[in-house]
Amino acid sequence: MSETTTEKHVFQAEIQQLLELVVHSLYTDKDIFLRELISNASDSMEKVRHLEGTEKNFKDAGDELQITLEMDKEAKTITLTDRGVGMTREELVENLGTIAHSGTKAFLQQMKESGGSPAGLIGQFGVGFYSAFMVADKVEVYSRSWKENGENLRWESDGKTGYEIEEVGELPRGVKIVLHLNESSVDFAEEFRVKSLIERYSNFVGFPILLDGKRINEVEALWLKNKSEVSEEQYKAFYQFACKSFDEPVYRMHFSADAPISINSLIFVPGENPEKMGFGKVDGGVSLYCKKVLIDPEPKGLLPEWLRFVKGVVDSADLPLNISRETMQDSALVKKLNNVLSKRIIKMFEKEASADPAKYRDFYKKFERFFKEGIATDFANKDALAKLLRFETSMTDAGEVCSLVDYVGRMKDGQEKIYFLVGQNRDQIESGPYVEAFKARGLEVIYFTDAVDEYVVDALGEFDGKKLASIRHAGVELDDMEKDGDALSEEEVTGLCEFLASELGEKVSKVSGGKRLVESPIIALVPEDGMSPQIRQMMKAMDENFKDEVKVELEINPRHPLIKKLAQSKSSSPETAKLVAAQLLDNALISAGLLDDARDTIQRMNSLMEKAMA
Ligand SMILES: Nc1ncnc2c1ncn2[C@@H]1O[C@H](COP(=O)(O)OP(=O)(O)OP(=O)(O)O)[C@@H](O)[C@H]1O
Repeated sequence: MSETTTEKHVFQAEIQQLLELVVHSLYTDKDIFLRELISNASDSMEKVRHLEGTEKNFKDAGDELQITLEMDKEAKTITLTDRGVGMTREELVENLGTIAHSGTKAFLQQMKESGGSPAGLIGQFGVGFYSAFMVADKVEVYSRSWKENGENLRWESDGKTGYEIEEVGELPRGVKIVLHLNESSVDFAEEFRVKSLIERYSNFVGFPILLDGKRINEVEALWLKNKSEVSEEQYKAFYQFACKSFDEPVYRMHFSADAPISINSLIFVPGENPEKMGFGKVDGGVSLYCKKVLIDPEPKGLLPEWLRFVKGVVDSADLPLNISRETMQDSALVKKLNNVLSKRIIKMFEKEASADPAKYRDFYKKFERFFKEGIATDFANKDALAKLLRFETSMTDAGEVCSLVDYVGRMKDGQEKIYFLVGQNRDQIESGPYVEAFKARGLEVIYFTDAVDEYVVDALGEFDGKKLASIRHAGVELDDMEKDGDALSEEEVTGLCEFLASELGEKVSKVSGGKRLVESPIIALVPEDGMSPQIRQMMKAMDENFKDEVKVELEINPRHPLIKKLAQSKSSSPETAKLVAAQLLDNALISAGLLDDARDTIQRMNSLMEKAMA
């Protein structure tokens, strides 16, 4: 061994500034130091693997490639050793004393942008090697580079102004870091503490991590493996362990891509919807990794909000390890991930739905609200999501569902719109006067029966270039249809409409004779730009002073016996005719879900019954 000389160095000004912050700021998340040091060790051993393939003289490192951790409670130290490439003297100076590398630069940049108020920033930001000084008041780095004739070196610093480097006795290749824990961090010398940190942040690191001789990271990073190499059992175990789930996933997506961004992902769709089971809004269940190292267990913006029910792992080698949670959401990389992943997941649902429609229907029943939320909030995926909707229609059997794609495929020649009606359930919709005209013409009507459907249809607007049209609203033109049976003459119809319009006055905007009705005498149509009954109910529930003059258009059925009788009795017994006119309007409003106050209706019914029995 050559004569020991100690070189003293002063940290670059920025590093001093950074260390000052690391040590003195009120950080919340000291825990990350171990993640940072383990990732450095793992990166360094990845380099060894690479050298094995490229350097002729590099001898096979074999089983050596592992990270060991030892704790000494007495001495209050944690020692972390790796068998990576190590660092030469120049590299120690360059890497651990200057600000040449990306992580620290980005950190300082962020700090500037945050207007010099760094409290809180550090906890959210990986500051690489320097995070060691969050928990230690002295750090020693023993290092021997893989390069020929590498020196055996010891780097030491108290994280204040500078560091020293000296030569020491023979070392194995790699780096050994000794953290001398500061007073407030001595509990990190406890085995259980370190073990839980490894399990949380570094469970999937690709090299064995040994804690006092025992391997901690047992779970393989399945998402980086080839699908064909993973068994069903392994997937299940991973889902239950890594996603902390107890049920069976319904669907699974194991997806990798290199362009436009590196992605390795393993996504599971759970069997039950916790929001439906009364657990309130759940947090996102997909964690973000960079090369097996956890970046964020609940990354904001990685997936659209509506996909918060899926669970799993996304790993992108393109992400910087120390991306801050605050900037994450705005990061172009995360946006790209979001874009690619959400499209992929939707495609997966589409594929699964056509492969096994019954299974999808059961799944859909539990999770439909998420898709609907997506349609209303995720503009980019709106159209793709619309294909995932399922509903009953006038042409499906009760309990059977179909999709918009099915609907469009069945549209009649010349049909331009997609007809729908929102109601409470199939029976309620079918017992009303609206569907009959469409059924009679062979036009299919979608039955939307979920309370939020009104908003969904509103947000969707159209599908496949065809407008969605509510059959409760005026403005849906139907062809005339000649029907059997005597009808009132045009003149009689006009007379009756005038009578009704003057009787009902303010309450109606228009009365006309139509050919749409088959069984019912009268129908109330909401004006084309008018509020639907569901929205109106909602507004009323939210605001007790909400006032809305309901003015409907009435369409009468000139073939219906009641209408024909009314046309006669308006002159023969005007008293009764007036009562019947008012009652017809109320009946139409009840069918439309628009009658607010039934007191008059009941009184009138009583009078009519009295008359009927006279
Ligand atoms: N265990 C190690 N073995 C070999 N080199 C190391 C080790 N730890 C750190 N280094 C070197 O020191 C450099 C600085 O490490 P630091 O953790 O501060 O930032 P970084 O890992 O480069 O940042 P980023 O996260 O942006 O990649 C590393 O790039 C690496 O070259």
